Amino acid sequence: MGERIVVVGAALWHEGRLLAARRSAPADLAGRWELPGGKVEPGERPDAALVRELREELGVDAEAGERVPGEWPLRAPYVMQVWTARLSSGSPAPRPLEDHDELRWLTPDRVWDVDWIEHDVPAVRDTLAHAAGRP
Ligand SMILES: Nc1nc2c([nH]c(=O)n2[C@H]2C[C@H](O)[C@@H](COP(=O)(O)OP(=O)(O)OP(=O)(O)O)O2)c(=O)[nH]1
Repeated sequence: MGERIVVVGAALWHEGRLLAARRSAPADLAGRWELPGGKVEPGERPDAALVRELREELGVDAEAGERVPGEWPLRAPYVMQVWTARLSSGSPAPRPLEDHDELRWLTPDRVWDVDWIEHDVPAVRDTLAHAAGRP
């Protein structure tokens, strides 16, 4: 087995909406939508990486919830895991500070309005199904 690097994606929910972020780089992903997040660093817990990435990319204070079961291949050597997250009370609203040029809160019925990165489509589908099964 070669190297395998986990990318954590946030299913950041707020008032029944899921946050989608439009990438501004690299060129082949620019303009496409993703779950905000990033690479887990060596020795870092994935849920801690998620909170760190959301602070860096969006300027928010967030709490990781539970992992959405599954794992989705990205371009090798990356694989994506998704965790639910929510804004801590008193958190600033998310802003596209780095990597993104637009953010959108999507109700579940509008989730497919944005042009997700291909690799994200199964992850987003499973994330919605997971959320639908929650109270
Ligand atoms: N964060 C994130 N990355 C994704 C998604 N889908 C997808 O193919 N990717 C790819 C893009 C990148 O090649 C890689 C993650 O890179 P990143 O740029 O978000 O991670 P990072 O902030 O830790 O990166 P870096 O700038 O520190 O190198 O995974 C997704 O939904 N979220």
